[in-house]
Amino acid sequence: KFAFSLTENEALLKVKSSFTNSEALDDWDSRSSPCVKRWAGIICFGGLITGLHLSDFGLSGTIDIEALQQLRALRTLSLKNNSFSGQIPEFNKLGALKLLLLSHNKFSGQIPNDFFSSMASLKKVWLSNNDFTGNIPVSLMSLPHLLELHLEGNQFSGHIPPLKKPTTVTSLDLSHNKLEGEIPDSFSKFSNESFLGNDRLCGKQLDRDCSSVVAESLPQPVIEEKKESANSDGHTKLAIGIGILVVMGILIIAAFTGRKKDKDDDFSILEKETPNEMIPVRVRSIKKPAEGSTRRGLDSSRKGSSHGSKNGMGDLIMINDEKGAFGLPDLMKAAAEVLGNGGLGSAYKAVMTNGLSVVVKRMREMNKLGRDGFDAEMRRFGRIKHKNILAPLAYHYRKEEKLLVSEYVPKGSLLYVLHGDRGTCHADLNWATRLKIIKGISSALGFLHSEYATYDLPHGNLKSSNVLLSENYEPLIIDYALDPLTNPNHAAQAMFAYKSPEYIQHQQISPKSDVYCLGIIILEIITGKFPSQYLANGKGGTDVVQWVLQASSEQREQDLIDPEIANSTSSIDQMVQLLRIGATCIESSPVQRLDTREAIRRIEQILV
Ligand SMILES: Nc1ncnc2c1ncn2[C@@H]1O[C@H](COP(=O)(O)OP(=O)(O)OP(=O)(O)O)[C@@H](O)[C@H]1O
Repeated sequence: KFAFSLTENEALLKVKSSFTNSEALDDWDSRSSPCVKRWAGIICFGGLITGLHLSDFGLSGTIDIEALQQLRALRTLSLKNNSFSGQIPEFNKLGALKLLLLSHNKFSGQIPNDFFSSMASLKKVWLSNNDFTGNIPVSLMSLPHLLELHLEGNQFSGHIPPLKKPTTVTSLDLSHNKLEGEIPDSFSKFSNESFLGNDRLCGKQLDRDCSSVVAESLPQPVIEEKKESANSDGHTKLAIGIGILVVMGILIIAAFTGRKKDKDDDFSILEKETPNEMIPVRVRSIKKPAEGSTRRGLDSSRKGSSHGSKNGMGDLIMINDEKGAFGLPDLMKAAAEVLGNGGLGSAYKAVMTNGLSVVVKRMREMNKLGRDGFDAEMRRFGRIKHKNILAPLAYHYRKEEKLLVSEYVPKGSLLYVLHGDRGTCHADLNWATRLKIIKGISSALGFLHSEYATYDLPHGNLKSSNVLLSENYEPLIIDYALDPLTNPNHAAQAMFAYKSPEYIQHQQISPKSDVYCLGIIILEIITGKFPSQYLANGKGGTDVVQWVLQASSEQREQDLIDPEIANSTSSIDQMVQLLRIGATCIESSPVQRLDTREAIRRIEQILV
């Protein structure tokens, strides 16, 4: 028995060493036993390891399947919300698994058709929100005991294979893929929600007649018709509809090719050295993509550059045309590049032929308001005029697809400049610039708090990746006032204000939750540390809240100041004052926390 458990320890340590970011597994060590010491993420039953539940651990790297095979009693495996990438590992060698959860990673590529044939015990399979492509494996749909199947938010394409009949599946989500054709009969008990966001899927659940979808999927003749009779309203609408399909398709392809490129050069896992930790931060490199590399014209074959009609079916609607008007055809001809995949959606940079660079954000789960409500919120964005707020230029609305288009800001985000780049931009972040950035952010927040005074969360997602920096380091805040548009469960997962102590403890939010987010940014800027609060599981980075509270109670805030600005010795007192303001913004009780107006007043009093 001793020998057996020793082997299981070793196996787990081998699994751990196959991960590249395993700080969250620090308590896995050879001197203790996983079941007795209750190693993080290990589920035991009768002294045997039955489950590995490693959700939200910030893990990446490979997964040593051979070592996992040593865990004879292993039945449940969850790797949700990590950063694993590449082809699906050979989980099918773990034939006794009942539960396999891989959602919210970056797995990609096709899954072989017979992959699940050796996994007949599987009851729950969640592969959602990865980048899987190709057909849904036939062997997955024919699993004999399957109860839950979640594949949403991937790029699965082709026809849906039939489910085994009678089906045991009670929870199914195939939405937001690239599936096409008729939904097979065996899915008749599932409602439209299981299938939304697959533009070429048809059948009664979607109220979409299959014969019309076949016709729509033939773009060439329709484009010809459009040229011949551009005045025909019906044809124009149809062509626009197809244009949207093409753009969406290309954006999806761009997302896929771009993410492949991620691993090479668009993103890096920043490993910022602090005394005893490695911080996983996804940052965008400023590097320009090589000509003719994975950049692709969104559509070189289409002619014409008219921007969308204001009421055009599904076209772009301009909110602000100070930078010139454009429409989907212009985006279709643009060179596109993936910037990232945040909680609220994925972001792409597109350079249009007139030289204007924009960022297109495909928003996720934004159906809380219907069309009219959505339009009204967008019109409000159009009225925002503040030098530290970047208002979107245009949007596209369909039930299954929402795009927000904004001007591209070349310097990128505060997150990137502060933690990701040790080059010139970082060196520019001296004390005066940091103070200017904090003042700009707080002024923008004050503006939003009066403009959206009736909203619980006038911003809702204030964090350093949502603060862009202009050429002269004026902050420009983005991704604000989206809470009323976003499906509540998703908002709670994706927006930073929901990480505030009052939401975590009492599920309460208020404008003071934005003040908490402001406090975190102030501490981040003055300490130069990446806040662990930004990470899903809080593992990695620096717990700036604890660090500052501790130092404040001992009156040694000076120790917290980023050494890179501490050389401005004549301003140390001001830096400490600002840290104290930050500390009052992160008070765990909203009652004790400063309100927005008072926070701004105090920040404004700090002089360089
Ligand atoms: N208009 C823009 N100009 C330049 N960079 C931008 C622009 N909008 C977003 N970005 C950058 O693109 C990257 C991806 O943005 P995205 O919004 O998807 O990620 P996020 O901020 O991490 O997540 P989210 O805001 O959804 O919670 C971020 O680094 C962000 O700073």
